[in-house]
Amino acid sequence: MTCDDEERQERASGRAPDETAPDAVTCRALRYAFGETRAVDGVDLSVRPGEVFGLLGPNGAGKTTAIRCITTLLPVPSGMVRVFGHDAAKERMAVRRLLGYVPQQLSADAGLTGRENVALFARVFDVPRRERAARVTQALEAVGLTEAAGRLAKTYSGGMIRRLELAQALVSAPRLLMLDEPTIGLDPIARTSVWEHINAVRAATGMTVLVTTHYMDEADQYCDRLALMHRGRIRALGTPDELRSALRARRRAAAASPTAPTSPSAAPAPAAAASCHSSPSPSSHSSSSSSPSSAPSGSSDAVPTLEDVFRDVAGSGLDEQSGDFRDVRSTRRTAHRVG
Ligand SMILES: Nc1ncnc2c1ncn2[C@@H]1O[C@H](COP(=O)(O)OP(=O)(O)OP(=O)(O)O)[C@@H](O)[C@H]1O
Repeated sequence: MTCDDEERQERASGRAPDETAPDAVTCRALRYAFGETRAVDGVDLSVRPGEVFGLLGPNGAGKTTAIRCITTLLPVPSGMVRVFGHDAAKERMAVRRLLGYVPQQLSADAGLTGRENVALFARVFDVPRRERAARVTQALEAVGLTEAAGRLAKTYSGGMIRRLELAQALVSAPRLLMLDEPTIGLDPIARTSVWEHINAVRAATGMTVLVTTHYMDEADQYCDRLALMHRGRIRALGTPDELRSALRARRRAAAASPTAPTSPSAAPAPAAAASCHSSPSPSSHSSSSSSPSSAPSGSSDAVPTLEDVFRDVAGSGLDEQSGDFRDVRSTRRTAHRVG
């Protein structure tokens, strides 16, 4: 079946998104395996409209595979994925029309100018011909590349290339922007710049952002809610503050009970994850990671970092299982090309 056939079938079936309260993204029991490797192993996830949602995890955790299922680039062999109420397995075209996607691998063409790159995406994403020029200009402006728009992309810095890819994804005015490691390989100033542009567009348009990252500090600073992923599963979910508070409470309980495990990483991951599944409110976190604490790190009174939370919920398998050679090589290749 061609995409056009599928689109016609979707229209004919009269399926409409749930108007009452569709989440931007819903995953239920999502599974995806590459042969014996269970890359995504039963993921439940809801991303609310308008929030910046971070999917965190080490190399090989399953973040990219989950993202690809949501974008419809991979099928949904088991479980359910919905984007604004549309079923990603059955309504691929409807889902794609709502999405902007910046993959981890670079997608800009070095031999084209910035403007040509964005114009190409405008054509690919079927932006109406009469609107194209204006939308390309707007997208370039939104990421601060107006002046550099006439230069070949191969003359751009790593940060400019990432912003160009952001413009490519924004030109179709997506309701959901999906970014896979958008700042990998960038220096701190370029990282901040990419995030500032994402936030500015989000504030202006109300779009939802789903981002994967390894960087805990970025997740803490820029994401409303986070899901910590490890070995294909979501191990904890909440606002950064909620995740920290839950760990602090677990540490206090452990300190108060002589039989409880004393080391956070010795705590059983499923129990820890369950206690992190609270009911967060978007945009409610404040950056308490920088809160002063006189207690020593790891004591029940210290304010935990997100990394502490991750180590707690992932358990002792984090270090030895944080990605095989293939995963690390792919990440390094991206970082090298951007940097
Ligand atoms: N095309 C593929 N063929 C075989 N195995 C794959 C393929 N893509 C991913 N995998 C495996 O699936 C698992 C999850 O990989 P995935 O790329 O989704 O993780 P990730 O969290 O996005 O990692 P990274 O941060 O390195 O991008 C890993 O064990 C990986 O080796």
